[in-house]
Amino acid sequence: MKFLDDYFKLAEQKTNVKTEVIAGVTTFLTMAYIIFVNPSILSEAGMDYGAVFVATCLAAAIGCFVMGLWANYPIAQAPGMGLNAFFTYGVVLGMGYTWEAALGAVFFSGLTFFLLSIFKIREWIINSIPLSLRLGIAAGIGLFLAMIALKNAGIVVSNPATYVALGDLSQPPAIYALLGFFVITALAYLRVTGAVMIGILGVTVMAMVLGHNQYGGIMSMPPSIAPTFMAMDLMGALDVAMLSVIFAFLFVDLFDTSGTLVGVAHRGKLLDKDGKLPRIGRAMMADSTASMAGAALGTSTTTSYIESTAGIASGGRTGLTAVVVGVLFLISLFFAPLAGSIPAYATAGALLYVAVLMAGSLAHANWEDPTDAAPVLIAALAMPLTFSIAEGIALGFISYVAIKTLSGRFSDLNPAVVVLALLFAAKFLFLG
Ligand SMILES: Nc1ncnc2[nH]cnc12
Repeated sequence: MKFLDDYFKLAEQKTNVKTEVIAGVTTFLTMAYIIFVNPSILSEAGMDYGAVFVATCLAAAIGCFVMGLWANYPIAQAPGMGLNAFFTYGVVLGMGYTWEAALGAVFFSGLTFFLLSIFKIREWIINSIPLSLRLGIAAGIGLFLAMIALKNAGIVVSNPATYVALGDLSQPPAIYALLGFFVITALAYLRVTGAVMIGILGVTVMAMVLGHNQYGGIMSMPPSIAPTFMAMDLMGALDVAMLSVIFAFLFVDLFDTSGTLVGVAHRGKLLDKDGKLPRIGRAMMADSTASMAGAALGTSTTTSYIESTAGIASGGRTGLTAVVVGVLFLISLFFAPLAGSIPAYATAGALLYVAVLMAGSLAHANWEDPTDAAPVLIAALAMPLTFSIAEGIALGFISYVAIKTLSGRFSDLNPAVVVLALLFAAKFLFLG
C-alpha cells in the first residue's frame, strides 16, 4: 500500500486506498451503461455487436489507466455518448461513409487532438469559442440524444404533414422506455448509486418476465474482437471529402472534453488557485490516446466522463479511482451475454436521462441578451432537428457571427470565430 500511497500521492490529497476504491466502484456503476449502449448504437452502423462490446471495454480501460497513471486524476473515460451517435447517424447512415472509414476519421481526429494538446493550440481554440456557443452545443448534444431515444422507442414517429408526431404509447417499447426514464430520474434524485444501470437492468428483467425479451445468459468468455480489430480504413479517411468529418469529430470531442473536464474539476475542487486544472494537458492526452487506441480496436471517440463526479462526490481524489474503474471495465469483458440481452427500449430511458444532464447547460446562458441567446437556441435546436451535431455547430457559429455583426457588437467577435463561421457558410453555399 506504501507503493500506492507514493505513486498516487494519497496522503497529500487527504485520501486513502479504501476511499479511492469505493469512489472507483461508484463511478463505474454510473457509467457502466455504455457497455450495453455503445454496441447497440454502433451496430446500427453495421458493426459487429460482440466486437464493439470488447472494443468499448478495452478502450475505456486504456483511457482510465492513462488518466489514472499518467495524469493522476479521478476522471474515468469511455467511448462518449453523442460522439457514438454522430458516428452512426451522422457519418455512416447520414453521409454514407463506411464504418471502417469512419473509424479512420476517429483515429485521425484523436491524433490531431493529441498534437493540439502538445502544442497548446487547444487552449487557444477553446478560449476563442464564445461561452454561448459552448453552452448551446453541449445542450444540443443532449437534445440530439433525446431525439434518438424517443425515435428508438417509437415515442416520436415520422409524419408526412408535420415531419414528427407522437407514436403509439400503448406499445411495449414506448411504455418500457418511459418507465425506465421515470425510475432512473427518481433514483438519481434519491442519490441511489448506479441509478442508470438499475433502470436499464430493471426494464430488461421486467420485459423478460413479461415475455417481451429473451434471456441470453449473464457471463461467458469475451466475444471475438476480430471483426473490428484494426479494421479502420486510414486511406479512406484521408479522402478530401473526409476532412470535414475528421474536423467534425475533432470539434465535437474538443467541446465535449473541455466542457467535461472543467465541470468535473470544478465539482471535484481539482482546480488550482488560478482556477486552472494543473495537468489538463496530460488529461487531454489521455483522451486522445484512448481515442486512437479505441479506433484501432473498433469504437468511436473515447472521452472523459461527466459521471466521474459521482465518484469524486464519494471521496475520490486521485488517479487510483480511475485505475479502479479501468479494472472493472476489464472484468466487464466477461459479461457479454448480459449486454446482448439489453433491448433498445431499455437503453432509451437512460439516453433520455443523459439528455437531461447535458441540457442543464442551458441554465447558464445569458437569456437577457438576445445576441447571446439566439445562437444558443439555434445550435441546440438544430442538432435534433437536422439529426446532426456537426450541422448544429455550423449553424451556431454562423448565427453568432451574423447576429453580433448586424448588432454592431464587434468586441464579442474574434478572428477564430469569424474564420470558422465563414468556412461553415461557404460549405453550405457551395457544397450544400
Ligand atoms: N460525451 C460525453 N461527455 C461527457 N460525459 C459523458 N457521459 C456519457 N457521454 C459523455
